Amino acid sequence: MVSIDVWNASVEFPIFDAKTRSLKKAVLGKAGGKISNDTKVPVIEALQDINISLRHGDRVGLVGHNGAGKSTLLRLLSGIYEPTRGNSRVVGKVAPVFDLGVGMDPEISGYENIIIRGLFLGMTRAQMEKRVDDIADFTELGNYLNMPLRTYSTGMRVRLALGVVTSIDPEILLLDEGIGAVDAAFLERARDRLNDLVRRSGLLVFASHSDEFLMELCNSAIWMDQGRVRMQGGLREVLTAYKGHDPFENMPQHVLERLSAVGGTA
Ligand SMILES: Nc1ncnc2c1ncn2[C@@H]1O[C@H](COP(=O)(O)OP(=O)(O)OP(=O)(O)O)[C@@H](O)[C@H]1O
Repeated sequence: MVSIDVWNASVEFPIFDAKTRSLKKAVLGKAGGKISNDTKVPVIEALQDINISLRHGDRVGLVGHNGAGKSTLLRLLSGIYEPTRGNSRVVGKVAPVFDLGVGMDPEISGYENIIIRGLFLGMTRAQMEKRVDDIADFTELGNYLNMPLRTYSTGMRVRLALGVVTSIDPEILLLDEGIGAVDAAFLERARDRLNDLVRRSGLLVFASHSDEFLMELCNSAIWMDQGRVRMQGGLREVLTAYKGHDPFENMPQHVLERLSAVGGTA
């Protein structure tokens, strides 16, 4: 059974080349984690005393302003960062989807990149070979799949990457906002695949600034504020506290209908 447990974990970044203050007036910072100047070298306290316990079936949205610590938390959960203090334990095969382009090689073909990217996300070569035709259909890239990736436009790369990502079977899926930044029309086509992907995964943690996306994919949320967990609970309740108003209030009717159809929290 998959699980994520984090006990009193902190992640800090010492900054060795920080410049001394040159602004005429001290600017009150709202975005970003706390910067501690107690030591000789300034330290960015990206995560402070995080306690989280997630289990199979949890679909958690991470919300919070810029620099609140969402991406750092995802990196901690994926094992990219070790906690500077405290502990974390993740049981299950993790697929980190932070940057759609990571793990792609510009010199090899689209087909080859499909396999390589799948391996990077924890699939086997045999599994990817079974799925390659389906992914190829979805991308609509035709003969371009035989060409090196460097000949692709940005949008073509995104199609390929999204095709692969939505074909995998992760136990724990860690998604960062970036995926919401792709071309809207294509995302519309990818929506069903993305929903299926989330349904197949045992546990989802998704950092996003998009209410609509969060409501579609998540059933609970964690509000990060200056590196700390400010609130944890049902998605609607947390979003309402974070935004200061109920995000469903102004949601157009067609969106509400779609959200209830996909089993979102509407
Ligand atoms: N590699 C790094 N080196 C130094 N500081 C970092 C590093 N990565 C993140 N930080 C700092 O950690 C804090 C949290 O950043 P993080 O990227 O986790 O925020 P976020 O909530 O994902 O923000 P956004 O919504 O803008 O993506 C910020 O203060 C940021 O400056």
